Amino acid sequence: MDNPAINVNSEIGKLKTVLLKRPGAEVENITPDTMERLLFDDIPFLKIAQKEHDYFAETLRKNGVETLYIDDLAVEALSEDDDIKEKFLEQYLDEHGYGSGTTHDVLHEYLTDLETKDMVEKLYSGVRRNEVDLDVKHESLHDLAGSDASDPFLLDPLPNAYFTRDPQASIGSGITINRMTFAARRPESLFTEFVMKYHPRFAGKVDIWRSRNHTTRIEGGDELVLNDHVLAIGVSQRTSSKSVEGLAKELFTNKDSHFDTVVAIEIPHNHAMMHLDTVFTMVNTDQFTVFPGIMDEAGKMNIFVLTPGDNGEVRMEHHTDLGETLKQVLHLSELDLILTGNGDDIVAPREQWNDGSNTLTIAPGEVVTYNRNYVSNEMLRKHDILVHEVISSELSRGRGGPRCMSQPLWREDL
Ligand SMILES: NC(=O)NCCC[C@H](N)C(=O)O
Repeated sequence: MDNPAINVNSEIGKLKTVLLKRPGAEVENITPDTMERLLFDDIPFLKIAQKEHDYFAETLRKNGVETLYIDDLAVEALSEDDDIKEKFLEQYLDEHGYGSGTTHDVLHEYLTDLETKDMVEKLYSGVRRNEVDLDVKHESLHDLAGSDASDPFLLDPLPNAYFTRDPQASIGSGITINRMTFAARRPESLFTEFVMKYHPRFAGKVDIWRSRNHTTRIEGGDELVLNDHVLAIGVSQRTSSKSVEGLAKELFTNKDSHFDTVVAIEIPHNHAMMHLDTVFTMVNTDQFTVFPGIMDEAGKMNIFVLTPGDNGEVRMEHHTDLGETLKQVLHLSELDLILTGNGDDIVAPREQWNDGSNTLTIAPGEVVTYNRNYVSNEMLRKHDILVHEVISSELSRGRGGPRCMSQPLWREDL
């Protein structure tokens, strides 16, 4: 691709541009009844969460990173043309089961009457049943019941949107726009799709390795770019082996891709470690953070190294040792695996729960982490990593850290 808008050939090259979402009213639309479905374990105090997020964004800017906000980009993309806004809204409603009928008409009218900025904000924060006038003639049972008449929301809030890592993933000069696992997050990647397709900064300047029109699931927290040839992808609660294989095939055969190795790493399928980046991140050319709980007692795990085979097929090799596999695919003689919470039986799971392994690397050997994970941070420093700590009481309640909250769009090549 000539003149690409995205350039991410590693996890560690100097970060130049990143995509964020400041937590908004959507976070205040979580209730104890909806918490689990909305993938939260608690309800963050929004005002403090916003302060913390602003501090995070400021830390990045102070270190020379351009911060873009997905909701601003979406407003700009949808404002390019009335037809684009209309197409987006129709698709958004259709994906929520309101393809036609009274509820569709009422929501459509309510949302199109808003300024584009307000409409985008409203879609993130959710639309309550009692906000719109549904007291009109109903045409079908679905109109009457909606998705569930006891649900106060016609359109659910998107409180996970501040974890911009997951709806898409930058890889080389392109991106995967992800079909996400749970309904609570699926609409998030529709914003990405429209930004990539219609925003002048991105339109025609991004390779789409995989669109969101799939039945198999994948999320960006599982997609790590180890170097300009090698990816690590988690096989996890959120990313299926089929998606990994499909993406590997695409990257191995697409002429614009220079990736020829995918390391598929199987991790436990649970909420504490829903993505690979909650248990494993790259912090330097030969240094990684790792949560020991992903390995069995003998230190082994299930790893498959995928490389191009014959006739567009994928060759697969089974490995069980993470360190040895990384050395082999990255051509390293030594490797430094830094254990979350120093590998302690209590500290490691506690700090992993609060994303102690979820470092955002902003340059080789330089990371942003949550201040609450002080044991893991100390370990990083002992291993000569420069650590910028950010405040983290409320943001961490969403079960994601600095890597989860950021989608790099440009990194300097190494
Ligand atoms: N990459 C990440 O690990 N993102 C964290 C996502 C947390 C969010 N509450 C979720 O369950 O999807």
